Amino acid sequence: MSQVTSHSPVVEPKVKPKFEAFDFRKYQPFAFAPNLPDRTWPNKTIEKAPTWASVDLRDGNQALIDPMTIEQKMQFFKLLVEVGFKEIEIGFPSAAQVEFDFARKLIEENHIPDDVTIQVLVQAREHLIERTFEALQGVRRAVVHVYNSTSKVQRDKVYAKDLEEIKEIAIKGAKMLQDHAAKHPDTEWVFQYSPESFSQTEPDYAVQVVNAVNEVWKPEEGQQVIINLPATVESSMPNVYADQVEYFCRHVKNREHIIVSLHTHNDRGSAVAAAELGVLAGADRIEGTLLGNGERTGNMDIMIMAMNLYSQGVDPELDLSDMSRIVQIVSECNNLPVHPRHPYVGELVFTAFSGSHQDAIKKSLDYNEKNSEATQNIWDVAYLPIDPAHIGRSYQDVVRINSQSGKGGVAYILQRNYGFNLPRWMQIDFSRVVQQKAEDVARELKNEEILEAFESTYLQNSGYELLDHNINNKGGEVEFNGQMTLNGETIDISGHGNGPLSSFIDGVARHTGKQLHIINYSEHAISPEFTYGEEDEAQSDKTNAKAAAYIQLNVDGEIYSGIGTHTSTVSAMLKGALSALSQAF
Ligand SMILES: CC(=O)SCCNC(=O)CCNC(=O)[C@H](O)C(C)(C)COP(=O)(O)OP(=O)(O)OC[C@H]1O[C@@H](n2cnc3c(N)ncnc32)[C@H](O)[C@@H]1OP(=O)(O)O
Ligand SMILES: CC(C)C(=O)C(=O)O
Repeated sequence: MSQVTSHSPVVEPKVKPKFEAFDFRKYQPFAFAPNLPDRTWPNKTIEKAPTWASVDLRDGNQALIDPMTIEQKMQFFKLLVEVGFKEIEIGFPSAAQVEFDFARKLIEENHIPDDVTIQVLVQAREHLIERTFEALQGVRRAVVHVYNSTSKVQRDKVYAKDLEEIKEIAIKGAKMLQDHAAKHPDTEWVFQYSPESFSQTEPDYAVQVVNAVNEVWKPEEGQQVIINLPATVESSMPNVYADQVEYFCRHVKNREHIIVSLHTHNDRGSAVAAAELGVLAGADRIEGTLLGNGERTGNMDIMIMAMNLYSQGVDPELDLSDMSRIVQIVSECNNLPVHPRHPYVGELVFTAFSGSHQDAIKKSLDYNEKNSEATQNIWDVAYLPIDPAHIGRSYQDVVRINSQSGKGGVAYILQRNYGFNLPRWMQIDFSRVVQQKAEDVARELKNEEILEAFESTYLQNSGYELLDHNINNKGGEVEFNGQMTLNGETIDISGHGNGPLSSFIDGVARHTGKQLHIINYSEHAISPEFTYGEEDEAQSDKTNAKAAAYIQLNVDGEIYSGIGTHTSTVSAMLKGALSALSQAF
């Protein structure tokens, strides 16, 4: 009889539940953590991608309401190959005809690239193993993955077998694989064993069972062996799982001759974390699915783990650059939607609505653009863990505007989409307009609505037009003479100043008797890539870039801001002044 460390700390809770109906006393603390005070994994980092094995077509498929058809499996298989998987669990051939037929199709129609190995799962039962090898006839190389559950709950309640009897199931399964493989010597066979529910198994017992399996397979004599350690139902914190993995790696015999693989589920929401810590703890290989489909809350999501590596400067050795296509195929084959907040891939994960986030994103991006040499184009942007462009996402997604947004976000939209680079004081002015509009409509504002608000506030100065003008510079003193409409009325103005703008403003002040001062002025060329706006005037030259001029005026103690655009900087400036005046008068 095996000697196994007891793991049943029945704890008597001393306190009554706060809410009688929600009685936590029905649960017990996790009981299968090894005693590993000298654990080494916390001091390690992941510097290399593990070997990835996709189980989409098996664990993912077995959890679907409607399992995939052969056509869907084929489409998914091709995607997995394109993405770069070299090990793909294609199904459970003894479970259903479609599973068997899919294996045959892949093999007979030569769909398996030379550098890709297919894997199949089977229970430790003779007739199922026989059928499995039938399905694999003629394959160049394959992983046959056999499993039986070793957990206490399954031993006691499902199998009603003791430790030795459960170990015996594993040993028999190992022998069956060996015997069947021997009948097909032309295939390169890799054997895989999973003590299913490893994480709910006493750690020393799991080691005993695996050692017994390996005594049959003899990896030290050249048989390729993968030992997979499933957290079939995630039931502890990921650090505890990492301890279990490190304990296993330290105690299993012939560690150097076996590949240690992990297969985590997401019942507590930490499948990726468990796999990552498990790699630190010594694992070589990771099983999971794209987008995390799988039993209950799903399998460990390989997209997330791979992108986590990518975002830390480690080559994930998978090509996830065409993310939207991957997501489309996976969600169509699984017939499952993708949550908009799904890490890396969700519709909203690169989008900031809140003002301070938008402001920080805009400033970081502007900084990087101006300092690309110093930053060596290394991605380091507040609130954006990766560059959305690297996975085919556009910068349009990054900032979206609602009532939680601020001036930085609104400025970002105008800059990225329409070429207006608003100075700070103008951002403040316009953000008030946008905030009011967002509150009025009580929803997100589309970019076109923001542009429309921008135009109607600053760029449509009906009734305020410069009809004719003449500017003379006499030794630094500028004289402005012209005719304009002011609130629909045609007036003549003439003024003096040290430039066209100040002389124009002086002329308006003289005519109207108002106190007029220029507070702020800024201008820039609008990049020709932006086709914003109407043609200014008949003579405007399309080849010339337009200028945008921003003006802030104090009119009798009140502040007004205006914008003008034109191919001539002076005309843009004067139009900007008219825009501010149109709000003042
Ligand atoms: C954690 C995982 O995801 S493991 C993979 C799970 N995936 C699947 O189960 C999908 C494919 N499986 C199937 O379609 C079916 O289970 C089949 C077709 C393979 C077998 O079906 P059935 O023969 O009707 O068996 P069923 O699954 O109902 O019952 C399981 C029997 O196998 C035994 N068994 C289950 N798993 C194993 C195993 N890994 N090794 C040995 N015996 C096992 C059970 O104890 C039970 O025995 P009993 O008949 O003496 O009570
Ligand atoms: C068979 C094993 C690997 C499994 O799917 C699980 O334990 O979740």
